[in-house]
Amino acid sequence: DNLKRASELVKQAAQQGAQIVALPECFNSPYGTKFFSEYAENIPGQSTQMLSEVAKECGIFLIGGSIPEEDSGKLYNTCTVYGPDGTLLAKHRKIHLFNIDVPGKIRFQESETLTPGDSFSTFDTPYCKIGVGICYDIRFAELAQIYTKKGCQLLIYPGAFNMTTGPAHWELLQRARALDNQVYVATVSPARDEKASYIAWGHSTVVSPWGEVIAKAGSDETITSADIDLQYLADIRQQIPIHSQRRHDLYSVEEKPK
Ligand SMILES: NC(=O)CCC(=O)C(=O)O
Repeated sequence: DNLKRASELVKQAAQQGAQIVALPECFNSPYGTKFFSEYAENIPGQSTQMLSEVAKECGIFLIGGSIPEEDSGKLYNTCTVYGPDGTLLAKHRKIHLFNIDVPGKIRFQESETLTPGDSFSTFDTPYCKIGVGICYDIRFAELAQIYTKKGCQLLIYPGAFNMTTGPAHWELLQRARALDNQVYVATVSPARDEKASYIAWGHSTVVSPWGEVIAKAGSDETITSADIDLQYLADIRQQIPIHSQRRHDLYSVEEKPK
């Protein structure tokens, strides 16, 4: 049912003119450690096959949210990205697992069942280079900095914040990553389901390099879109030239060879 729904919405977004489309975190599964093994798939598998086919049919870049992935007896929270010809361009396994404990509010330990990924995920499009993270990955400023250093101008985070951290941090983190790096940031959340064991905050958002929210969904299922204006990004970088003003003699954020 989810696959059918997701594929129909991707097609609608493409019909509305979208050239880059993204789905939410865990779009084929309820979000919860007790569900991941039941819903996990190999890649390629049923869900990712659908993503590849719909990307090709619509001739779009498709960031396939994420799915619980099974590989060699381990489970990952994985985002696959497909190009307009349906080929796999990137596979991002969530690097930072969502392990938090806010007393009386929320305790969640992804590491009870998931293994973290250990690689960066970027891909090229005719428009710009794009970096991918999954949800909790957005809290780590270093990842966004490394993607920006690699030349990404748009960062996309499928994510499912919750009713505690969502109102407090969801938009703030996106604006912070966008402003710090002078990039566009887009997040894609599942709609809110009050009956779910984990209630997602919703509010998929797009933030400009100036730090403004330029598109924001509510908590219900919808398609949200925005134009990514690379001239605007270049203008901001020229006007406030933090990229050339960094004190590389005093500090650095670097990718480590694996
Ligand atoms: N799915 C997630 O990683 C949730 C992250 C989250 O809610 C947070 O506060 O961080």
